[in-house]
Amino acid sequence: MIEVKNISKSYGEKKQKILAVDNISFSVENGEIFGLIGPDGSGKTSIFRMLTTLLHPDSGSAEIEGLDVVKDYKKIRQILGYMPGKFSLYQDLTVEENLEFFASVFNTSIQENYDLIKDIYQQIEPFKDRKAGKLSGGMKQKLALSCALIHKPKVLFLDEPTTGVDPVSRKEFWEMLKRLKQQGITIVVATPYMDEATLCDRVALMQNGKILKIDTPQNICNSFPEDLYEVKTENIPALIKILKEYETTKNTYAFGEFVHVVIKKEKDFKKETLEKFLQEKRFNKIEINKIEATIEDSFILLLSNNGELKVEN
Ligand SMILES: Nc1ncnc2c1ncn2[C@@H]1O[C@H](COP(=O)(O)OP(=O)(O)OP(=O)(O)O)[C@@H](O)[C@H]1O
Repeated sequence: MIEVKNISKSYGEKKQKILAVDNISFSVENGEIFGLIGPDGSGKTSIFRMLTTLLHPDSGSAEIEGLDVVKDYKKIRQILGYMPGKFSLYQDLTVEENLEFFASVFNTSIQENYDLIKDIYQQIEPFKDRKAGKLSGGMKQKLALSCALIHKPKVLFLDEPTTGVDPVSRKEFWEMLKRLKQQGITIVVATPYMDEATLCDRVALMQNGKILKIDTPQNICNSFPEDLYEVKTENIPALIKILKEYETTKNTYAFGEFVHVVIKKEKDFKKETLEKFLQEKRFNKIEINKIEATIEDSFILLLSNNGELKVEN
């Protein structure tokens, strides 16, 4: 179990001070996949650094399995695995040498813990004599995960593990995480990808060092407070422009081949009226459907409600 209470962290002095983590609290249950979701600079990495004992909080406290991240840092390092955002392996060592190195740091060996990494490591074992710097993005990621797991951690911290990785490897990666969860490992993962949020048991949405919401992806979608429509016509950029000015619109943004329009619930909105309006403005092939919010829609709304991030298209 992870228990974070009112932690804050800022960088720099006085006028140039940046409050990276602003009085954040949350907890993660054992065996949970917990996601920190947020745009670049929202404070995810700073939280990871504090929880992995690499950075001291300015205030507040955090415990992992009852151990304090400041006082008990040595014990904590034995029970956690950390895959930092940037590629953290030794580029000039081979795949096998990297893994041996990380095993030796924890006084263990590849053989001793092979069972835990077998699924993942087997996929890169054919390349075990290749230098890590010469691996593809997906293979580097598998090696980094194997290294983070080699000492059988109870808790695994993964900072943007799929950034720069192809879609097939991303999918495989999440399947691996599910298997690790089944083995009882608690996983905290930071990602800027909204689609990955739905794969977590619970997520915390972050912005500017604060948590805007914590819940299961399903609850977050279900609690979407407004009405949502998808609209399609021939000229999408012109459609977005005109929908922004439409009376009942709260927010509108491109979403795949459609434009999503958030309509204030209390407003008297009729699909037919919008259709007629768009026809008058000479839009062709108009399609309008009422839809359920995805997690991405929920996050966009939360972020725009917070006033600091506007979704522009
Ligand atoms: N060592 C540092 N010195 C000064 N400012 C920092 C430092 N590390 C982070 N920051 C700033 O703190 C804020 C939060 O950064 P952090 O890296 O924690 O966010 P993030 O959500 O992980 O984003 P990213 O994905 O860009 O790393 C940002 O404004 C960042 O510029």
